[in-house]
Amino acid sequence: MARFWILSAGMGWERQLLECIDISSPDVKSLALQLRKACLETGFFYVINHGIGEAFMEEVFNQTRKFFELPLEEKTKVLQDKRNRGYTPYSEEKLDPVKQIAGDSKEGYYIGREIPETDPRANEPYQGPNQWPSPELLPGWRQTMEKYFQEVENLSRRLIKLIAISLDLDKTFFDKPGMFDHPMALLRLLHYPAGVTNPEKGEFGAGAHSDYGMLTLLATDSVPGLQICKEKDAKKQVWEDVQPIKGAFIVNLGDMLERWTNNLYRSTLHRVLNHGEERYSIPFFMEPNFDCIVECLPTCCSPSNPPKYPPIKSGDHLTYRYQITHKGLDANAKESVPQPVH
Ligand SMILES: O=C(O)CCC(=O)C(=O)O
Ligand SMILES: [Fe+2]
Repeated sequence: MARFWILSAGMGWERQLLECIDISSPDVKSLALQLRKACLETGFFYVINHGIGEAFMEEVFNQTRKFFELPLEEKTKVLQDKRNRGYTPYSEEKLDPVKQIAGDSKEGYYIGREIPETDPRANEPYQGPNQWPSPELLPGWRQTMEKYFQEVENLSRRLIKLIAISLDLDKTFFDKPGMFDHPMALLRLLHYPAGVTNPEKGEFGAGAHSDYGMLTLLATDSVPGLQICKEKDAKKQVWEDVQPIKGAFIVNLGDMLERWTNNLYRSTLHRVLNHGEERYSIPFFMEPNFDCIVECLPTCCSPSNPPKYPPIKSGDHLTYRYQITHKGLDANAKESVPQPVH
C-alpha cells in the first residue's frame, strides 16, 4: 500500500504525509523498495498489519495511564536510575537544549531488557534489572509491559532485516554477533499533560531532535502532536503534522543508521507540541550493542562517495546524547521533582 487520503484534525481531506508499509505482504522485494523510498525521503513511515493486536495495545495504553495516575510519591519510588530505567518527571529531559527555555512538558518511564542481577551482563552499561512499580498498586503491569517489550522487539528485528535487504545487504547482515545480540533496547512510556505549549516561547512537549540509534517504533493514542521537519538545515524550518493512524506504528530512523548509511537514509528532526489535550505515546528505541562499532556500510560508499564519518562506538554515542538531554541520569536524586508546566 502506498499513500492515501486521510481526514485531518481540521476535518479536511489531506494527502497522507508518509509511506504506509503493510508488513504482512509476502512480496519482500517490493516491501524493501517501498521502505527504501521512505528511508531516502523522510526516514519516517507507518507500519500496519504488524501482528500486535489492537486489544493488547489498548491494554498497554491503559496500564500506562494507570502508572501516570499514581501519586507523585509512588512514581518517585521508581525514579530513573543510572541504568536509565524508571520514572522521569516533568521537565527532566530537554531534547533541544539550544532552543528550549524549560525541559520537555512530559513525564516518562523507561523499561529496558530485563537482565537479572545474577547475570554477568547486568554489569554492562544500560543493562540489568528494571525498576517495577509495586504489583499491589498495579497488578499485571509488569507482565503487560514485558510481553509488549518482547513483541515490539520482534517487530523491530523484522524491520531491521527489511532495512538490510533495502540496502542490498544480506538480510542477516545485522544479525552478526556484536551488532544486535545484546541491543540497548528501551521502551519508553510518555505522558504529555493537557496544557498548551508555545514553540515561539521555547515551550515544547518534546523539543526538536533526531533519535539516536537504529530505529524507533512509536505507538500513539489518537491525539495529534508529533511534527517532522524534513529539511533540518533549511533557513526557515517547516514543520508538518504526523497524524496518528489507529493500529499503525510510526517508525523512524535514528542517527546511527544515518551514519551507517553515509547519510543515504534520513534521521529526521521531529518534535511534539501539546495542544490542550492529554496525550500518551510509547516509543520503543532499538539501538545496537554498547560495543558495536558503527561505520559506513559496504553498499553505501564508493571511491567517489567515501565515508563521511569516522567509526564510532554505539554506546559512546548514546551516552553522549543522554548526558546532554537527561539531567536526572547521573543525579539519581529523589529530591526536587518538578510539576507539570501548563
Ligand atoms: O511522543 C511522540 O510522539 C514522540 C516522542 C519522541 O520523539 C521521542 O521520545 O524520541
Ligand atoms: Fe524522538
